[in-house]
Amino acid sequence: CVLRKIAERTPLQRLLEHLLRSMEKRDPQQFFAWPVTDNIAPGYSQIITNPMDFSTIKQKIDDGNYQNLNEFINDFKLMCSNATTYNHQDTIYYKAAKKLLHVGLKMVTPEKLRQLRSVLT
Ligand SMILES: COc1ccc(OC)c(-c2cc(C(C)=O)n3cccnc23)c1
Repeated sequence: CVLRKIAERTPLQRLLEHLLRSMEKRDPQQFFAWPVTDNIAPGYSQIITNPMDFSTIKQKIDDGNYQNLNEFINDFKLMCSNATTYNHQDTIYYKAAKKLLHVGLKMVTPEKLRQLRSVLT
């Protein structure tokens, strides 16, 4: 029989999956869960050249695409800045992105990472 190769997780993948789950919890309306389409956001693909969303980040974690925490954080920041670029300040999406960025970056302070390291390793 063919031995099923279980998806072994590297320590980095385990850290990134934990952070992703925590960040997704702060997006209950799931505005950042999936790629933004031109249908729901007219002209989006013309304005935003590097789209990013949580599902794409998840796929990149699973594919072992992130070499380190900073590459993951950069995609998180890109996702939030796309929303503050496309949406006007007085929209729920702009405000949600500002809050999400703030909360997400607080999760990756040196102190938070130290606490996590003891839990995850
Ligand atoms: C109203 O319900 C949804 C559902 C999913 C969305 O994006 C995945 C969005 C959404 C998410 C965004 C963002 C993130 O810019 N957006 C911008 C304009 C119009 N809609 C959106 C809204």
